Amino acid sequence: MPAKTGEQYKQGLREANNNVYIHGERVEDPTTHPAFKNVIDSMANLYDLQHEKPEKMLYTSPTSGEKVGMTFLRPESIEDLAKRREAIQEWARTSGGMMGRSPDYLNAEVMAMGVANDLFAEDDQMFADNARRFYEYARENDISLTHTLIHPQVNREKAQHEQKDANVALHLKEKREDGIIVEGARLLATQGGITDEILVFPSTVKPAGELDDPYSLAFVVPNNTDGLKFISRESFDYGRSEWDHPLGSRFEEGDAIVYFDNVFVPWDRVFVCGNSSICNRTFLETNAVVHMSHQVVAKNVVKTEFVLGTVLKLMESIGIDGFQHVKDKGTEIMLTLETMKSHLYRAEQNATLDKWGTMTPDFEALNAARNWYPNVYPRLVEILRILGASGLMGIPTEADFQNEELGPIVNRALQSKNMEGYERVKLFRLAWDLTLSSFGSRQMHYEYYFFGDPIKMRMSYFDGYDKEPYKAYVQDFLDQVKSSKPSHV
Ligand SMILES: Cc1cc2nc3c(=O)[nH]c(=O)nc-3n(C[C@H](O)[C@H](O)[C@H](O)COP(=O)(O)OP(=O)(O)OC[C@H]3O[C@@H](n4cnc5c(N)ncnc54)[C@H](O)[C@@H]3O)c2cc1C
Repeated sequence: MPAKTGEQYKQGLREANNNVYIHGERVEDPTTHPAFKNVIDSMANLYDLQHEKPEKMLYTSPTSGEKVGMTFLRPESIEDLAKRREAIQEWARTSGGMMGRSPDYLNAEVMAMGVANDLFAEDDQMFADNARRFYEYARENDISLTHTLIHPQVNREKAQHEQKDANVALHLKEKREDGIIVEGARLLATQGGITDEILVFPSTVKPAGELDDPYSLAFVVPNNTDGLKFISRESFDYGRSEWDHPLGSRFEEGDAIVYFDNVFVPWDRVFVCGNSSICNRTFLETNAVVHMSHQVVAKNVVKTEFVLGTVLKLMESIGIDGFQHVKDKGTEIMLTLETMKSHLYRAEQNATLDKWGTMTPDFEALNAARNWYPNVYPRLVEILRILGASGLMGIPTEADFQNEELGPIVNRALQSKNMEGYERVKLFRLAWDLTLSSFGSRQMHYEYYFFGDPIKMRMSYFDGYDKEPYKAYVQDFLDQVKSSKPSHV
């Protein structure tokens, strides 16, 4: 099946009958379950958009000649990078950038690893071939993916093999003729169970030692594989109207713990088997981190535009946009937006062909943006919260407006400089769902952590940064300062 429609995505989930649990119960059909059906509709909308805007969202597959999703594109030129970015942003605009795991995120990963697969061949050529074939399979069938990178938070002072129960985390249990058996838990699958397949990959930032080889795995299996269980956290889609919860009612992606109960993975789905050294290098040496960062920064430009638009409308509505500190806060968001756009522009304009012939964005620009945004996004949310003040709590529901006795009262009492109460509260409910609701809080937590622990990311950024030219520059400056060192020092 080339590029999917929304209905094909939903039908795939119904047929797959993945083992998804929520609130202690197995989900019979996620497409009708209140915790999942709305975000599934939003995902379906993304797939439909591919067919509504084929010139932007599709391209011709180099192998089958079919129309496939643009977000699977292997860029070969700067124009290709721009095309892929436009498709990413088209999808992001449907949710104000609130769907971190729209399929483009992992499509970029699968593309990069599928093409730059030499690393996997260090153990066996079969693993590299598997990565290439899986990219083609995912692209030609428009497979939606979830992924898990981290081991459960038991005791972070210790490596996995040193844990008091060393079998908690996902590990290799048996190697067989036809594949491997894996067992244990992995975190944290956003959109776990409402996608077609799960990628298990190593952490992007936590290196493992050789003794953790049994935990050092990379593979992909369908989500309905025997023994696979998705244990979802409670849903932040409370089944309220879009008016009441404009974001949570549509874009609550869900996060799940994944348990592998003696899961069989056939060899043709394995990319790394018990090799910490390969795992530690996977994201960098395949350039997956670069292409994923391109998706993230493109998406977060849209997200920042969405926050800015909300803040500007909120300021205007209650007449605070003329105050000095309010303008200053608006400017802070504008500067963030323009800086993100500049990072993206530089990344694309300075892109170069890698050794596999893939046009690869300038990672220095993307790496700066991805290390900066986790600290910035909470500040954007804080600005919205500060400027919204009591308005973020004075938010009657749609039902209050529909009530014949209360409706006229709240419509009048909550009017603003330029809006009736009904329109004003609609806007403020959006601001609340971006900031203080469970959906909004999770967004902040997501932006901070989804790429890995930002503290560790920044430590490795510091260690990897080319510091010498700057030290040499200052040393040179100091050397030119006219001075004569006293003989006694
Ligand atoms: C909303 C959300 C969605 C997510 N979605 C996904 C997903 O789809 N797929 C996926 O694989 N992952 C996902 N993640 C998980 C994400 O990858 C992790 O949160 C991230 O890698 C950090 O790991 P951790 O949560 O285990 O934190 P930990 O490593 O346990 O860190 C906890 C705290 O301890 C500190 N700490 C831990 N170890 C050290 C150390 N050695 N030195 C100094 N400080 C230390 C950290 O700085 C941090 O403050 C998601 C996370 C969130 C919050």
